[in-house]
Amino acid sequence: MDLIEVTNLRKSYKDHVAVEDVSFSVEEGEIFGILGPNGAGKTTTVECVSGLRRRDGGQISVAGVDPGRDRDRLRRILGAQLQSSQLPDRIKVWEAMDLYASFYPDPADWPELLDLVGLTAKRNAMFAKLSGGQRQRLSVALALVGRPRVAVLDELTTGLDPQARRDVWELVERIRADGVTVLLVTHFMEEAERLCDRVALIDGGRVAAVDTPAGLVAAVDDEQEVSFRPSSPVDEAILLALPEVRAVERSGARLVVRGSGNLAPAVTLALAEHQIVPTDLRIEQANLDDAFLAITGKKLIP
Ligand SMILES: Nc1ncnc2c1ncn2[C@@H]1O[C@H](COP(=O)(O)OP(=O)(O)OP(=O)(O)O)[C@@H](O)[C@H]1O
Repeated sequence: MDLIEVTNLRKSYKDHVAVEDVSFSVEEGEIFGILGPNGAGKTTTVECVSGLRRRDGGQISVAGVDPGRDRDRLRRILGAQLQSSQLPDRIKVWEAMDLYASFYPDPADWPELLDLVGLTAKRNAMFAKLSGGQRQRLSVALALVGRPRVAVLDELTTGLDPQARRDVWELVERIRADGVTVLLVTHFMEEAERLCDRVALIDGGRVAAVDTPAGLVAAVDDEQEVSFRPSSPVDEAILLALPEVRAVERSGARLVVRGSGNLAPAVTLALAEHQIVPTDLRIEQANLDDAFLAITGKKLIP
């Protein structure tokens, strides 16, 4: 069932068109990503979905509610963690949770939420004293305090170090495991690949493509490259006989095999049949960055 439906969304700021024509739908239980470069219109789109901006045209439905018409009902369905959300420096973690909980008739048990985001030990800390990752995790907890069916998370991991980023990714997966549908804005292809069931690629205020991360990549280019150092000499003919293999080249002590489909398993299996071990095996295949470039002609991060 589609929980969110966006159809021909349009939004301008004075004479600047930020969102020209955006349509997508999100199924209940999905992590749906909106991926695109800076200025593509991602934030404007989710702010319209979250009822924080008035659209100029098109339709939006979140569980049957129009965010432009009925913000009170929307608040009970959708929780938003948005780029701009800032708290006063001196507010304590527990005070922020308690305050947000007071906005809802039937809030979540906020100490439990603090536990979920790993901030129980920081409950008495002031907002200003939290690290970037802790602030992000707090903002996610605040978005969940109203027990929403949909969580909107915008540029959640921008500015975080790799470990903090992975912690936040795990948190998003836990939220989904609890049954919350997640609409996630990002300009990191790695984040979209790791987390999202489906992704809308947005460029210049328009949707360039919607598919699973694997589907987007496969539609662009199935070319893969496997390279390794063989434990003993390889007769190239045994590799060239595989339907997955297109070419075999030597590069010093390494063999470079190009092809498509299940290339890596096919190559390693054929080598094993000849008692050859591929050491220092490297696999390169197209990713969402390549897909974005092929579809829009632009790089995701210039
Ligand atoms: N409040 C505003 N007033 C005027 N122009 C705006 C406003 N907010 C955004 N814009 C412009 O609208 C376009 C789309 O912005 P938006 O923030 O939606 O993009 P984005 O894809 O989320 O980018 P980013 O990742 O940089 O936030 C940009 O050109 C931006 O400069």
